[in-house]
Amino acid sequence: MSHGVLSYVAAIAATSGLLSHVLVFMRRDLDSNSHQLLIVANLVVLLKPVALVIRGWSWFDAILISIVADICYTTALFASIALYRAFFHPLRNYPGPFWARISVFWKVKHFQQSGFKAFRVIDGLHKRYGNIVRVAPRQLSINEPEAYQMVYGAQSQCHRLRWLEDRPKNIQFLADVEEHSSRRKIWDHGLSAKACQSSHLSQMNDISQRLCTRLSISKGNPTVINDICHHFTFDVMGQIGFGQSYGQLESGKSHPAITKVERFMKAGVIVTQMMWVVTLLMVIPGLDDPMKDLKDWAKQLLDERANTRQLEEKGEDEKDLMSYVEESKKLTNTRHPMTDEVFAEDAVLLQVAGSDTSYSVLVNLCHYFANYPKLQEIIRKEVLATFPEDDTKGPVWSKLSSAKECPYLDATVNEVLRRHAPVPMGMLRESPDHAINIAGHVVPPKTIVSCPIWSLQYDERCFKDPDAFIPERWLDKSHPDSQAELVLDKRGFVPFSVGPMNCAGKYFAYMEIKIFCAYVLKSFTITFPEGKTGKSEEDLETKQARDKEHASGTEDYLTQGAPRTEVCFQPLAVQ
Ligand code: HEM
Repeated sequence: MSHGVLSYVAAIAATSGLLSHVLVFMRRDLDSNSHQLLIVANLVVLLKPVALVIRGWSWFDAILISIVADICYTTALFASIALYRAFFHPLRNYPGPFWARISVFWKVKHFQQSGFKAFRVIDGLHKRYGNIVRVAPRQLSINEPEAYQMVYGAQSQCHRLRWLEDRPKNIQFLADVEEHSSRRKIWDHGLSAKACQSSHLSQMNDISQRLCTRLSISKGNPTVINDICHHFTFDVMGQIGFGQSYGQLESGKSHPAITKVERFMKAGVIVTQMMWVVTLLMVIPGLDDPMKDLKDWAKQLLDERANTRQLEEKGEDEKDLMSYVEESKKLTNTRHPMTDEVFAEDAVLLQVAGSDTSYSVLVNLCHYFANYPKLQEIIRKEVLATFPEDDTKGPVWSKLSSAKECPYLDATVNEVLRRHAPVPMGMLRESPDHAINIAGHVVPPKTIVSCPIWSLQYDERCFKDPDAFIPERWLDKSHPDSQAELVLDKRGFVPFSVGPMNCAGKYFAYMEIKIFCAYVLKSFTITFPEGKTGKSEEDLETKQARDKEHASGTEDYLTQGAPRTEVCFQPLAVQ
C-alpha cells in the first residue's frame, strides 16, 4: 500500500473529525446520548476494517488504514473541541482556570484532590477570579446575591438539566416543570405544617426521648456526636417516612443503609459533574446503575412496610410520608407513570434528603452549644418554658417554633444554617435556548449555571463579619440584643434554596432540629471534653478560632459531611 493512500485516509479522517465536531458534537446533548455515541463509535471502529476487507483489501492493510483513520479522526476531533472551547466558545471571555475551559476533568480532578471539599474549590475560584467564573467548558458559577432568585426562583428562565427525559425518575431529577409540579403538590401535602403538627410531631417526640436515653448512657463522658445525630435523623425518617423502626438509637449500631448512602453520595459528587457517565452506567446492560444498591434496599424496605401495613389499620394521623408519596401513583396527567421503580427512587430520596441534611445541622449545633455556654443557657431557659407541667407529650410546638417565644433558638439555628450550609454547593441549572441576563452578566444559550450556597452565605455583601458566629444577627429588630444590621442582604441566606423546586422538607427540618434542641438541652449540659474548654470566661478570639477550626473539617458529599465533633452530655438535675 502506498504512502499516498495513507495520507489520503489521514486527510479524510481529520476532516471528518472536524466536521463531526461542528455538525454533531456542538449541537447534540451528549449527556443523555452518550450510550448511543459509544455504540456508534465502537461499531465504526470494529466494522471499518471488515468493510475494507470485503472491498478487497488485505487484513493487514485494512487494519493499518483503520488505525491511521481512528488516530487522525480522534486527534482532529479533540483538537477542534479544545481550540473551540478555549478561544471560540461563547463563554470564552469569562474568567476561570485555563484547563477548566477545555474539559470538565479539571473540576473533577480538583474536587477529588480537595478531599471531598468541592465547595471550597468553587469558593477558592470565586476569591481568585471574581463573582462569575467559568468552572467547566459550558458551566458558570455565579456568586451574586441577586442571581440566586434569577436562577432558581419562580420567575427563572433556567431549568433543571434535561437529562434522560424519557426515563421516569425521582422528583429531584425532574426537569419538566408541569410533571414536577403535580408530583411536588403531593410531597408538599405530606410535609405541610398541618401534617407535621398533627402526625409527625408526636413521633418526633418519642424518638427524641429515645435519643436522651442514648445520651444518658454516655454518663457525661466524651462522645463523638456524629454517629448519634446520624442515628437520630435516620431513625426519624425510618419511623415517620416509612413507619419502620431501625432501632439505631437503642442498639448504637449503624443501619447498613447508612454506609450505602455514604458510598453513593461520595461517588455522586464526582459523577454528577459528568452526567454522560451516569447515562452510560444506567443504560448499558451489565454496568451498574449507581443507585442500584440503594434502590434494592428501598424496595426491601417498601415490601416490609407493605406487609406491616396490611397487619395494622393506620388512621389518618398515623400516615407515614410514603403513604403521601404513594398518591403519585394515581396521577394521570404526568408524562411518566409512577412505577414501583420510581417509587423506590423517591423512597431513597426521602430517606437521604430527610436525614443527611438535618444531621449536619445537629452536629454543628452541638459544637456551638459547647463553645458558647452562655448562649446554651439562654436557649435552655427558652426551651424549658415550652414544656408544660405534664411534659410527657413534649414541648408545645406553637411556642418552640415561635421566634417571639424562643428568639435565641430560632436565631442560633439560622446562624448555623448560614455558616454550615447542609447543601454547600449550588444545584445545576441550564439557561434557555436564547441568551439571558443574570445579575448583569450575559449568559449564552444552554449554559449550565449554578450559584454556590456556601460562598453566598459567607459573602460580605450579604453579611457583615461573615466569618463570625453571631446568632444575634437573626434576632428581630425589636429584641434588645438584636444585631439585625449585620444582615445586609437577606437574599444571601438560601440553605433550603428557593423557587418551586426548593426543599420540600423545610418545615419538617426546622421542627426536627428544634425538637432535638429542646430535648437535649432540657436534659443535658453540653461541654467540650477536658482540655478543650469552651468556658464562658474564655475570650472571644479563642472561641472564634475554635469555630474556624471546626468549620475547616466540613466535607461535601452533595450534602454536608459534618466535622467530627466530640462533646460531653452532662446530665442535668430533673427539672
Ligand atoms: C436542614 C435541613 C435541610 C436542608 C438545608 C435542605 C436543603 C435542600 C436543598 C438545597 C434542596 C435542593 C433544592 C433544589 O434542587 O433547588 C432540597 C431538596 C429537597 N429536600 Fe431538603 N433540605 C433539608 C431537609 C429536608 C428534609 C427533612 C426533607 C424531608 C423530610 C427534605 C426533602 C427534600 C426533597 C423531597 C427535595 C427535592 C425537592 C424537589 O425536587 O422538588 N429536605 N433540600
